[in-house]
Formats: sequence, C-alpha cells, structure tokens
Amino acid sequence: MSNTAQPVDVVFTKGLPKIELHAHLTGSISRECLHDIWETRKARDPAIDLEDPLVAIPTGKVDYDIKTFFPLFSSYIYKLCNNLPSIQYSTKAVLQDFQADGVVYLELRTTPRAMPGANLTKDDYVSTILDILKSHNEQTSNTMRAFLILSIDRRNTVIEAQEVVDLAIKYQSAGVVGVDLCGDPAKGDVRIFADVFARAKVEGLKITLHFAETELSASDMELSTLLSWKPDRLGHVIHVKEEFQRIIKKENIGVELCLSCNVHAKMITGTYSDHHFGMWRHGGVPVALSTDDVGVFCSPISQEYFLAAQHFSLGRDDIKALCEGAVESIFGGLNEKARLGKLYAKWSGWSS
Ligand SMILES: CNc1ncnc2c1ncn2[C@@H]1O[C@H](COP(=O)(O)O)[C@@H](O)[C@H]1O
Repeated sequence: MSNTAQPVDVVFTKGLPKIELHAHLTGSISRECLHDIWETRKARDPAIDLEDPLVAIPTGKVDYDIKTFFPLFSSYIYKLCNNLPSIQYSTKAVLQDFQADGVVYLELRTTPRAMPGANLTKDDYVSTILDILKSHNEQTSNTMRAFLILSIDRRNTVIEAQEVVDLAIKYQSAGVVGVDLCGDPAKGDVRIFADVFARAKVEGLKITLHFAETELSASDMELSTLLSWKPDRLGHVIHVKEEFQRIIKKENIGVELCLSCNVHAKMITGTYSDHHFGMWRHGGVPVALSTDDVGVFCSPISQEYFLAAQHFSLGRDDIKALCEGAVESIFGGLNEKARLGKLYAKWSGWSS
C-alpha cells in the first residue's frame, strides 16, 4: 500500500513529529495543572481569594469568544500564576504536554510579566522560563527542542514594548528567537510600535505578528502598517483581503493557523471546513498548524493535524509537505532546520 493510501488517523497524527510555532505559554497551561497550582497555594494559604480553576474554567468548556477570552487571563490565570513556583511548575508542565503529544520543535511565546507581590521583575520572569527551557533541551531523552518568543501586548506603551525588546536582545543567546505582537485585537494602535519592531529586526530577532484576527484589527491602515515592518511570520491571518494576501505570498511570509481556536472563539464564520487553512494551504507560503491556547481550547496539535486532514481530505503525503513547509519558517536557525529536515526524511511512520 502506498503511504498516500493509508489513512491519517489519530494514531498517525500523534506519532507524527510535529512543529508548534504559535503557542502562548499562559494559554497553554492545562486546567489540571492550574488546579494543582491552586491546591498547593490553598494548602499554604487557605484565605487565598481565588476559585478552583476547575470551577472558574470548567472542564470541557471551550466556547470562549474574543470578548470572554482575554479576561480569563487578566482576571484569573495571572492572579493564580503570580509567583516563582507557579511559573516554574506551569512552564515545566506545558513543555511536558507538548513533548508527550509528539512535538519535536516548539516556539513558545510569552508576555514578560512583573510580579511585584512576589518581588519578581520582568527580567526574572523571562530568565526563569529560559532556565526551564534550557534544562528541558539539555535532557537527552527529550526529543523536543524549545525556544522562546517574547510578546508585546497591543495595550503596552512604547516604553513597555521597548523593554520587551531589551529582554529579547539580552536573552537572544539563551534561546529567545523572536518578538511577537499579541493581545486583545480591539485594543491599541499598532502604529506606535514601528520603531520597536524595527529595532528588534536590526538586532537579528525574528518577528511574528497577530494579523487580521478580527475585523476590528484588519483595517487597511493596520494591515499595511504591520506588513511594512517586514514580519517573518503572521498569526491567524483571517480577515485579509486579496491585496494583502498577494503581498504575503510575494514575500513568502509564513502563516500560523489555529483551527480550533478560530472555530471555538467564533473568529471565523462557519466551522472547520470553512477555515481559511483551505485557502492558505494552496498559497505557496509555509503554513504551520498551531494550537494558540491549548489550555483554553483543549485541542492538542496532534488533534489539529487530524482535524485538518479530516476536513480538507489530506493524505499522509499532504501532511508531509505541510510539515516540511513549516520547517522553512522556524526561527530556531539552520541547525534546527537541518535536524528537522533529517527527522522528516528518516521518519518511518509515513508508511507504517
Ligand atoms: C485568540 N488568540 C489570541 N490573540 C491575541 N493574543 C492572544 C491570543 N491568545 C493569547 N494571547 C495573548 O497571550 C496572553 C497569554 O499568554 P502569556 O501570558 O503571554 O504567556 C494573553 O493575555 C494574550 O495577551
């Protein structure tokens, strides 16, 4: 039987060596992990005024839309994960979850956060996470290599955004590979960040931007501004008219597509089969299927590949082409590209 004829089932997508390029650290923490953190904190301080995560974010609930999604972080998860042990514990758990799902290359992204109550600066936050990534990468039994992207939130001031770039530059040799623009698409004016991203680029950092997530953040002004920064990749790319699609294709900018997130959060009209993955997969640019926030939307990357295969009739050869295409757009450098290239060439699961 040729490998094209064999089905793309969940056993195949779980075993498939996967690349994850769009995963927000705090949004990737599972509910079980949040619950463990809450239990530990409650045992130490019974007066702590926070609901059990399994009540605040009930198991099985994934229908967070763009209005209810962002407050989950500001009004709950950031209050729970606001000390050193919770950051260390949750980062380790997130890495373990991706590794267990068959991810071989991960770019995790996070917004540097100071925690004055725990006497932690943004620098402490970033270096703590990098230490966890380093020990994960150094463990030879781990087949996944993890890198960090630092996010600028759309609500940041220019000074705050420059601080993010300062940290990205400082920790470039320790595993920071790029800078992201994220946050509530209804907020902020992206034009203020032009110099910030220009500096990141001059310093050799890669750039990825949340792009046209909602109609509100898809004005001609916003999209032409973002494209003028010469990003290396774009996330979501939902409300993109042809004029901008053409630029993305001409400049071969990689796209990070998050099927379940976009369906559950009703960021697209319709369902999986209506997702713009159907268009971008023929667009000639690298496409990286990604989870966005697996802790919230509960669809691991193995499931995202399965859903894409199911709804767009992908065979194993299509999946191979997709994975090999995504390698092109990673930020981790030539050694990582070579490692992944070899891994896909040698993987025996294509035809087993
Ligand atoms: C719908 N998809 C999305 N669009 C835009 N921003 C998003 C996002 N999902 C997550 N974030 C951003 O990532 C933060 C959580 O992770 P970190 O604390 O940074 O690790 C959120 O507060 C939000 O700013």
